[in-house]
Amino acid sequence: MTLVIGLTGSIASGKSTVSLMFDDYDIPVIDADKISREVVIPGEKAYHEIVTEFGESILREDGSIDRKKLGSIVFKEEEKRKRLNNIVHPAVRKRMIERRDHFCNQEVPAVVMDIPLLFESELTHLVDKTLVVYADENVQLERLMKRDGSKQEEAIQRINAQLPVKQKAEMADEVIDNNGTKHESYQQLNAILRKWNVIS
Ligand SMILES: CC(C)(COP(=O)(O)OP(=O)(O)OC[C@H]1O[C@@H](n2cnc3c(N)ncnc32)[C@H](O)[C@@H]1O)[C@@H](O)C(=O)NCCC(=O)NCCS
Ligand SMILES: Nc1ncnc2c1ncn2[C@@H]1O[C@H](COP(=O)(O)OP(=O)(O)OP(=O)(O)O)[C@@H](O)[C@H]1O
Repeated sequence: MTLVIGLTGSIASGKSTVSLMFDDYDIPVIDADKISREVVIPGEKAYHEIVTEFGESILREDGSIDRKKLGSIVFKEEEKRKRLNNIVHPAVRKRMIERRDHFCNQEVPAVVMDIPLLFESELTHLVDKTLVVYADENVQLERLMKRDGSKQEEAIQRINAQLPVKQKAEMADEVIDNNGTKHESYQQLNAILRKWNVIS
């Protein structure tokens, strides 16, 4: 039986950092952010729907979606974000389920579904266990601004577009406290995988 792990957190709490660690255990990771890029390339159904909804001003010269521009619209206004979610999420969900089932059919010991909005979109039924990567809000904000070179106001808008990570941690089966070093987070992951009998 394959254990399906739902990995989540809040923006810049450290999901991608932790998801890379699964590589050491040969545990495959299905990344919702990556898939959300695949489903909006020119020619895809969601691409056309986004252009119809938000207009051609969100396109780059080569016709692809300018993610920075679209992000600056949807993170400012909840209503617009909901409209984008309604276009993108069904396509992302479908591909994620297909990939999960592919790995389950191969009977790998575990597979990770890395889904930033696992709780907000009520997707916990897709996984067996939930794992939240937690960082205090000030740490999250600092790392987000440093990583994206964004201003404080913009970074706060993005953080506020999701449930507070503290709340997510309370709902999780297990939590990795990522306020410390990456090595400390790695050790916590190792202990959790042992507890879940994914590794011995
Ligand atoms: C708004 C978009 C164009 C911004 O693109 P950009 O390349 O700047 O960011 P990226 O996609 O890498 O997302 C970075 C992080 O932002 C957060 N985030 C992204 N979309 C959302 C959303 N709709 N609501 C809340 N948080 C979000 C997530 O924590 C994600 O990890 C893009 O995020 C998007 O298309 N979002 C809608 C699809 C979505 O919900 N994706 C997230 C999981 S499926
Ligand atoms: N324990 C840590 N110590 C120092 N820096 C860290 C640590 N964990 C993550 N970071 C850094 O913080 C930033 C955010 O981490 P990461 O990209 O993994 O977050 P995320 O949750 O995947 O974000 P997003 O929701 O945007 O995909 C990155 O620049 C990363 O290198």
